[in-house]
Amino acid sequence: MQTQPQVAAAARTVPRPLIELKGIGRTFQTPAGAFHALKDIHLTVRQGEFIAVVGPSGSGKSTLINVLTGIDSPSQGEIHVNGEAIHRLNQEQLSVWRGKNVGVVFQFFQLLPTLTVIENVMLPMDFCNTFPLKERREQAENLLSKLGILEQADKLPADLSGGQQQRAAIARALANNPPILVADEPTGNLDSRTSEEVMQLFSLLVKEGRTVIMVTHEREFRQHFTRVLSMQDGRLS
Ligand SMILES: Nc1ncnc2c1ncn2[C@@H]1O[C@H](COP(=O)(O)OP(=O)(O)OP(=O)(O)O)[C@@H](O)[C@H]1O
Repeated sequence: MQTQPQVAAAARTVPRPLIELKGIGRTFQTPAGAFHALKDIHLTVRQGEFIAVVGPSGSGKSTLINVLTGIDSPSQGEIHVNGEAIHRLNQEQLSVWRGKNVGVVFQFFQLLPTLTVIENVMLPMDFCNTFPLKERREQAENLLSKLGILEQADKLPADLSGGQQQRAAIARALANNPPILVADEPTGNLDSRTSEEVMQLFSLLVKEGRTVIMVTHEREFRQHFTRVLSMQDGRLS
């Protein structure tokens, strides 16, 4: 795992391929027969890119994100991240790999409602054992402070506004200091002002050297992205 200065230093040099998809396919078996949700996807993502994935409903955006992050496995093809062959990992190896390398942000935040905000942020550290026990709270507090919601640390998610909940979810995604952040319509449940604030946060994380891949329907955010990928019928067009 890289520290924040290492992530930033690496981003200042020539960006290197971080994620490589080669001939990726994902087929679902349905009562109507085999459905090819992803078809022969080839894609190289470099460190420090801020990528938008756009396309009509059902075109395969979420399936692509799920395969990229190891939430789902491809039916065909190869995925290499940082030189590691992700498609060869078993489920247990994959979940450990994901916990350390990918932070995921969802449209509906998906914070655990019975845990406080800071407990939610510490969960990935507990799962992956990335920090000594006594450093976890401090790491979580630093993240909440960076995201401007330290005062909300001991509240339950339901006591926060939507924008604050999404900031808490981003803090949780950053808990293990992963090089890759993936977000599936992270502003879909926020008003336009709060959405812009969240986009500026992602842009800041990209400037620090993270790689962010985001599914979005919102055209007005295009100025934030370094690249826009369009999906159509399971293919990148
Ligand atoms: N587990 C599954 N079993 C069968 N079909 C699936 C499964 N998951 C996704 N699909 C199908 O794959 C296609 C792509 O779905 P996906 O959710 O990736 O699209 P999307 O572009 O993210 O759509 P949206 O913008 O509506 O979220 C859809 O036709 C969907 O019905």
